[in-house]
Amino acid sequence: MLDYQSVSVIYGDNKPSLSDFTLRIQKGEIVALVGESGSGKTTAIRAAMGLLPSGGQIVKGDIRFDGQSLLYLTDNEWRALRGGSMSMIFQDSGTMLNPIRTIGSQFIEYIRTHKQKTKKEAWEMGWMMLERMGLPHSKTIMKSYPFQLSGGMRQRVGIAMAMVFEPRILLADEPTSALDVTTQSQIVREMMGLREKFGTSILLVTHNLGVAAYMADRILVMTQGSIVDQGDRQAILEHPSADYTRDLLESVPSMRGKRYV
Ligand SMILES: Nc1ncnc2c1ncn2[C@@H]1O[C@H](COP(=O)(O)OP(=O)(O)OP(=O)(O)O)[C@@H](O)[C@H]1O
Repeated sequence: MLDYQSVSVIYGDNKPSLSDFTLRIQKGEIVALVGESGSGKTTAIRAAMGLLPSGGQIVKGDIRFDGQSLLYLTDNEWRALRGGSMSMIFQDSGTMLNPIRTIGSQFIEYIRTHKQKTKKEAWEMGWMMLERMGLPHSKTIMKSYPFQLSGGMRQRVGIAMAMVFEPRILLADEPTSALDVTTQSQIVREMMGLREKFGTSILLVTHNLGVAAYMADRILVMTQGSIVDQGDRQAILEHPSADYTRDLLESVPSMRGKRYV
């Protein structure tokens, strides 16, 4: 489905921030990218969405979605893809909401910029998506302003917006790290539910090895722009092959020899 083929990205004249990054994600698969700050995780996600900041460019390799290269898409093709088959959520998706407009009006606008829907149809799609995300009183939420919701609820609204067109892949950049642990675990469960309900593949960037271990079928460990270790949850947690992964695991607290991730 999403296929990174030996992708390298540089910013300006610096050395590559992503080097020979290769990853193929299958339908319904959840893959986590973990690693230290600055190791290239966000760069990998942004490269696939065509959203590298200015100065950043793919200098080598290819990224394909269903066999089609993403490197040469027109603006219109990007708009269709981002609002359709591929979607993205950020750490602060909730804070991107406009504070002086209701959730409903923003949801309607978002839907109507991507699909030809009447306002009424878009309203229906919006509140139903909130409902499917397990948000209680979804019609009241549609009429609320962002400041009337908790941080966790705003983030879930952001996820609901990202999911409204039932994307086949969701790229999630630290979706839970700004939240308290209880809300974090709710959102983690909801994201797992997306895979159950919609068969969504998820590429997840996280600092939290616990979240990665809980959610991911496969974990990739990155340092300095390169993948240094990868495997399924058990392989990474129980038989890490890279020194760096061992260091990362050492930093997780353990009790009576058992590590709680
Ligand atoms: N806009 C930019 N301009 C210049 N360099 C950048 C830019 N964005 C990222 N970089 C560089 O690219 C490298 C990888 O950054 P990236 O944000 O992808 O890492 P990360 O693993 O996602 O880090 P974090 O966990 O802190 O978000 C870093 O060395 C960073 O300095």
